[in-house]
Amino acid sequence: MWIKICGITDIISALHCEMEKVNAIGLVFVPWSPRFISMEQLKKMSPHLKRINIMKIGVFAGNSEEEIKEVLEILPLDGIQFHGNEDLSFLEKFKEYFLIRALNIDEEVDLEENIEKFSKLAYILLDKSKKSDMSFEEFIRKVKNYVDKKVIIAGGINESNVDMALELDPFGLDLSSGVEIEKGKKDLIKISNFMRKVRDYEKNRL
Ligand SMILES: O=C(O)c1ccccc1N[C@@H]1O[C@H](COP(=O)(O)O)[C@@H](O)[C@H]1O
Repeated sequence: MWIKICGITDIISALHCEMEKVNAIGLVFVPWSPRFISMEQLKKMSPHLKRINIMKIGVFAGNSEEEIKEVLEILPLDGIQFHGNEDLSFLEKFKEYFLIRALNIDEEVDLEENIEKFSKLAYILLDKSKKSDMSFEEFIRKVKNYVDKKVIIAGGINESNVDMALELDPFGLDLSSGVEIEKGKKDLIKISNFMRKVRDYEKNRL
């Protein structure tokens, strides 16, 4: 299972993810996020991040092409995650990257149509809005019929509910707040416990 830990804001957490064989880390370039990385911070982190052997995904929401390219010049990312209303023609501009298009399951009018449209170019991230009062069980019930090997599940995943997401057998899982001590600060013990749970689940399934 492909696992992305999102909202990394420091090098120690990135190194810890590498050690725990997390598949990808997410760096958030959305100004309102408590996990936002400014260009100044990125310039300081970039030489260290370049030496860490893990996929690096930039998370954007409504950022311009120029803003994304500015990030790419400072740090060569492996992938780009679009969390806003970016359309297919915008994604096309970055088609050489590993692309992820987030779909908010609370807002999406036609999930099936959008999954079909965006999965030509990108992996689909089915996400539950941070403001949503939907329970995790409800969320899993809602996404269940859309999960396939092009889908990543996200939205409130943590060590205690991850089994429900694993049972759907998606391409991957993406989580952020479920492995934090506080908003924007990762908890290394929670990352280790989470990864042990996922890898044990995979071993037991064989
Ligand atoms: O993490 C953020 O602050 C963030 C901000 C703007 C867009 C996306 C963001 N993160 C993504 O949100 C989901 C779910 O995170 P959580 O586990 O519920 O905290 C995940 O895809 C992150 O990549």
